Amino acid sequence: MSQALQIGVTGGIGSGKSMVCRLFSCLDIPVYSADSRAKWLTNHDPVIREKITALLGPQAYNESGIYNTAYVASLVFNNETLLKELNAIIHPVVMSDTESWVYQHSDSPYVIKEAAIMNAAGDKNTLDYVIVVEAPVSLRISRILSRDNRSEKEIRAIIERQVSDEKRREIADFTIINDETTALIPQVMKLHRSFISGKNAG
Ligand SMILES: CC(C)(COP(=O)(O)OP(=O)(O)OC[C@H]1O[C@@H](n2cnc3c(N)ncnc32)[C@H](O)[C@@H]1O)[C@@H](O)C(=O)NCCC(=O)NCCS
Ligand SMILES: Nc1ncnc2c1ncn2[C@@H]1O[C@H](COP(=O)(O)OP(=O)(O)OP(=O)(O)O)[C@@H](O)[C@H]1O
Repeated sequence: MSQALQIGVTGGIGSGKSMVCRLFSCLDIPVYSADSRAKWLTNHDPVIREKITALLGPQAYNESGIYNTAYVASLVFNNETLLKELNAIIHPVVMSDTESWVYQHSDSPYVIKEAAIMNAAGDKNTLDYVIVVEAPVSLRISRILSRDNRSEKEIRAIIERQVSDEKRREIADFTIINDETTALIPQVMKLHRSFISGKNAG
């Protein structure tokens, strides 16, 4: 069976990647969330657990053995080197996990992979197109202040560790504007129709 078209969805913290992915999901399109899958793997893959403990110390997992995201975030979102080392532990495992997931969804017209970190389509990955979700930084910060238990300082530290909007635009085949002024659903529907029909959505 041939593989489904693979579409990446990326964007900075609070841009609305997950919101956009929920809309694709409502259209019956399978969605793989690399961020949440990475968290699941950090809790269930013994090799990842061992390497993270060696890198960040035993506090990386709490007394019940659960991945201590608040502790890890406080370290890696303030330290570029540690973040790269954490990525190097988790990403290869997520990549091979994604491959088997894609294979399981070969009968879908296309699949969506959501991730905070992404290469351009075709650039050392299997994506056919990349969608970048964008929103003004001030709106992203206010969304995360309402959604998460994080201070504005912590949110800004995450934004600084993430790639810039300019860099993200370089890898975008398509852009979705999620600024709460531009209607979101028609943008998703336009892309959905073109992915289904196999035509270029541009
Ligand atoms: C650092 C961790 C513990 C923070 O967990 P926490 O629940 O506090 O935050 P959350 O996961 O919601 O992330 C906050 C924001 O940072 C983004 N983010 C997560 N990991 C990364 C990363 N490696 N680089 C850049 N941005 C990232 C998320 O997309 C989100 O926008 C966690 O995100 C993690 O383990 N990240 C490494 C795994 C990873 O690289 N995931 C990305 C896709 S594979
Ligand atoms: N168009 C919108 N209208 C109203 N609220 C929105 C909209 N888009 C996103 N939000 C809200 O903003 C918050 C951030 O959105 P979402 O979780 O989709 O972003 P994200 O890019 O996936 O963030 P992260 O990178 O942190 O995972 C959520 O609480 C979401 O419900």
